[in-house]
Amino acid sequence: MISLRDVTVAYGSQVVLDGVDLDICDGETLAILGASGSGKSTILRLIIGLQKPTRGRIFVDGADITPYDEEQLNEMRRNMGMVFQYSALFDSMTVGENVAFGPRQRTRCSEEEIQAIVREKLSLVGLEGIEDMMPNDLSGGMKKRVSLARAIALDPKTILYDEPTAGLDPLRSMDINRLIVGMQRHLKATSILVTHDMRSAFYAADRIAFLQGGRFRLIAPKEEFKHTEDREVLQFIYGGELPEERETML
Ligand SMILES: Nc1ncnc2c1ncn2[C@@H]1O[C@H](COP(=O)(O)OP(=O)(O)OP(=O)(O)O)[C@@H](O)[C@H]1O
Repeated sequence: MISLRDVTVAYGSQVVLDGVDLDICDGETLAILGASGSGKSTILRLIIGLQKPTRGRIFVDGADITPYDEEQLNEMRRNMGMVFQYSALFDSMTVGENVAFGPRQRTRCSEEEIQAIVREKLSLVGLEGIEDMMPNDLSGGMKKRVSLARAIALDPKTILYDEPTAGLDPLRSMDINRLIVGMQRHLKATSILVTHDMRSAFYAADRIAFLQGGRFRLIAPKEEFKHTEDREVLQFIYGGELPEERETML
């Protein structure tokens, strides 16, 4: 279980998160929605320890990670995989080296074992046999999948996705959505999905949280979220139009 308790993040006078509480249960997929700049990526950075809150506490499996030093955070991160916005692959390394990066840094696996991990993870994301390719030779969708293979190289308990479908066409986005669901089933991982992509959130998530004005305006199972009567949330879901306006526009 991952919990945020009364978490505030401020940059000078700009308060991005304002006393946020959140619980993410083991094995669930939670999607975090919100306007640009509402603090979604900040929440991921707090959970993976790339950033400390201005106030409040973050708990991972019961441990308060807020005071952790870099060594303790590195140990904790062994159980977390992050798919960064825009893939963030190492361009000077082959695909295989990218996927092998975590196992090489964090385990004492033999080269043979590492190569087996690389093959297995690439196969899981549907990209067998591309170990020797360079990231720049891949399409955007393939890069995202390699990024996912890298994130799951150490079988993490938690996978954090920052806009995993950004910049992809609807078909490639759907491939990624299926993979997110597949990873949750295969690894029984807890997944936190930050996205602007409603289709992605409604397809992949168990629960959806809507961030606005530094707080969660609504956190609900996706069916309940879909049927909310909160007009601000509805406007966000329907891209500015309310459902009744949508009907008349068609
Ligand atoms: N290091 C920083 N210094 C100052 N302001 C920052 C810093 N990092 C983030 N911010 C600000 O904090 C706010 C929240 O940023 P964050 O990246 O969490 O938003 P987001 O909801 O993920 O946005 P997007 O959907 O555009 O990626 C933004 O207004 C951003 O400009």
